[in-house]
Amino acid sequence: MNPANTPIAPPVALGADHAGVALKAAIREALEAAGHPVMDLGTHGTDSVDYPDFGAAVASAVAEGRAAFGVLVCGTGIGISIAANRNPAIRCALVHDVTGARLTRQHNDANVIALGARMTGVEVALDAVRTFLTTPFEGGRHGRRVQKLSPGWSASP
Ligand SMILES: O=C[C@H](O)[C@H](O)[C@H](O)COP(=O)(O)O
Repeated sequence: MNPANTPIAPPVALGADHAGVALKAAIREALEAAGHPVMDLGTHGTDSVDYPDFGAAVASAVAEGRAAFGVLVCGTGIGISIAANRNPAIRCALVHDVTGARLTRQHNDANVIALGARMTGVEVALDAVRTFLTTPFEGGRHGRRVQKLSPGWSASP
């Protein structure tokens, strides 16, 4: 039941390959326990899969406004962050700690983070996700720089 005047918070879109599926499950559990809506776009098992498929799925969900933010996990976080950043609407940051999660919201207005399940421990990853989801963009000089990351911007005069 949702009374007409109660906004539904857009969910966080989650995606991972086989290397990241266990950390994704831990992130999902933590977010759901905190009452945060989650959209889990897979993978859902440990069979070997291709990280670009899941990076692209989460990127599309965020770019199309079906999700407020995205969280991606693969072995290193590298491949799946590259995949997400192929979508022009996405600013996906590879994050290894809470400081990176905070600064990429404050300075880069990142809308997706990528974590490496083979690189970052579960507790650090969970803290990083919480920080990412609760830290606002600072704007100001950072707004000018983020604007230069948009698809229409060109460095040429
Ligand atoms: O950047 C890529 C990711 O770290 C992948 O999770 C990794 O390449 C998967 O490796 P494997 O197929 O050997 O599990």
